[in-house]
Amino acid sequence: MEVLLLTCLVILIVYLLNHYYFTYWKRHGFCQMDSPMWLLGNISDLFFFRKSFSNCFIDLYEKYKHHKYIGCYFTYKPILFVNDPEVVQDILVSNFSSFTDRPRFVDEVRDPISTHLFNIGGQKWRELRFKLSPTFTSGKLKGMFPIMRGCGKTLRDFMLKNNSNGKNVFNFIDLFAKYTTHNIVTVIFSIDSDTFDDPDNVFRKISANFSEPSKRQHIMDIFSFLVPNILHAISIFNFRSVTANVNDFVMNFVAKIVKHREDTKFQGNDFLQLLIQLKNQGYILTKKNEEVEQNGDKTRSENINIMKKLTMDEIAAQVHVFFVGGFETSTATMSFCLFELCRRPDIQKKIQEELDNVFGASTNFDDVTYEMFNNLKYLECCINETLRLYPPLSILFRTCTKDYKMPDTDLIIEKGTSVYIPAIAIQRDAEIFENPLEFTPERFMDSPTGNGKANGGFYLPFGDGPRHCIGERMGKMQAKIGLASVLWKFSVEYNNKEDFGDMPELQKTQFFLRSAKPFNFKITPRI
Ligand code: HEM
Repeated sequence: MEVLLLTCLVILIVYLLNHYYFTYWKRHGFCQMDSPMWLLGNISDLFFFRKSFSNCFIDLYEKYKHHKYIGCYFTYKPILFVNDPEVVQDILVSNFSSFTDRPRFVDEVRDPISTHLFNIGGQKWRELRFKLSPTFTSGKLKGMFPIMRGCGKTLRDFMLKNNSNGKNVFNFIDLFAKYTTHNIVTVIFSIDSDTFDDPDNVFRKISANFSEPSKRQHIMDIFSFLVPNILHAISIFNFRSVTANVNDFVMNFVAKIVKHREDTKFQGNDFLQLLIQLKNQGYILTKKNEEVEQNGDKTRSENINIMKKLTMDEIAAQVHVFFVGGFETSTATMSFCLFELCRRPDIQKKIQEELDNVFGASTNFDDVTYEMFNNLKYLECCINETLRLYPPLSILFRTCTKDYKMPDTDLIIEKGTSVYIPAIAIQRDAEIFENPLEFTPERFMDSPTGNGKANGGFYLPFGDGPRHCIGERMGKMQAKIGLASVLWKFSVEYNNKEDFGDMPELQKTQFFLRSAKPFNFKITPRI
């Protein structure tokens, strides 16, 4: 009898707690999504690998898009899902001071690699963003251009060599991953790594670790994005934001190469050298015009301690985020773009005509200049359109850092609440973009945001506001060079059209947007 009573009591307590947690939004006056599932809330599909990360959010958006914003639960954590471009703009730009952070797992002591620009918040983020901004000015990008062009040439030569040996089908996701890994390693460390021919290349192994995470790592990624406080609680059991292999390699490699440079007084023309300046003097030396560009950065703040130096751990953490940021996003952009170009040979032909016109008499990639690349306007539109249909980081996140009253209502978003913006779903909304699933680069011809029919933030592949992507220019340049390297010399088509439906199926264990199937495309040399 007592056991029965006790069981009933426990069930009642669990029921009441469940009810209490899952009515947070109603109690605060907001609408909320239906039927959160016990323990998992509204995203059980993610935990059971039933849908990709992006599809999960696209489906929620489709169901609730006529709410400007709506509450939901990821596990028991209340999350505000924002659908309306004007509210998006409010959060990312106009009222940024109430939403300065991302809900991310950071642990300086037990997991120093997690303390990078993407993850950290508050004053620490403000200072770091200010210090790192000179790394990404247009002047620095121009300085890096010859190195990046060299990587494009290596990609093209690899294809030419294999093609003359009879190989004409390549998995372009893998091929572009090799190219971006090669590129990012060169611009960070000035190391010419053999990512194309060496199957045991250590950098390629590390990048493969990001793009093909295990189910366990994917669950950890979900936790670290959606409910970082739970990850914090379990970090006493030694959970980390990356695998031990990646952590050890990055931390040890960076420490070793910095020491080597300091011992030998070697100065590289690369990111690492700029980070070493931040370690030794606390700031990066900039030219006058770069200062102007940097001062335009909205993160500028009066309270920045210019002299504060970065530690070795902080340098390694930034190397890590540049590597991940520069690798996976550009690989996805180039491979989805080529996927669409196989479907649309007419658009592919227009790009090739533009390449022929702009590159003119140049027969060698070394003769192609930075200015010529900047003149590839149609290719740029194709990249912008790819990023609309397939934004590699399909959801944006913010943490409310100061209680925020929603305009024209009495509703308050409480400090600590996570806010999610389903960028991919907004960018595929037929009420914003005409024929949204059609690849139409022309919509970017006269408009940097693709002529969307909405006010506010509706084109968000690089985010918006002071926390927008710091590497946007570099990411786009990397994608432009990679695509130009392929399309200048080759035409590309599906190897087997039946492999793909209307839209590529997406991987379910990947946080970034990635096709579930290899992109095996056939190349034919252009005459
Ligand atoms: C096509 C290429 C790329 C895409 C689509 C992309 C996309 C994004 C997006 C959506 C964000 C979040 C913005 C927000 O929350 O408002 C972001 C942030 C960031 N990205 Fe990128 N990215 C790309 C390339 C790069 C590259 C090349 C690097 C570095 C080498 C980089 C480094 C970062 C960093 C450090 C942040 C965090 C910025 C901050 O919080 O202050 N990204 N990126």
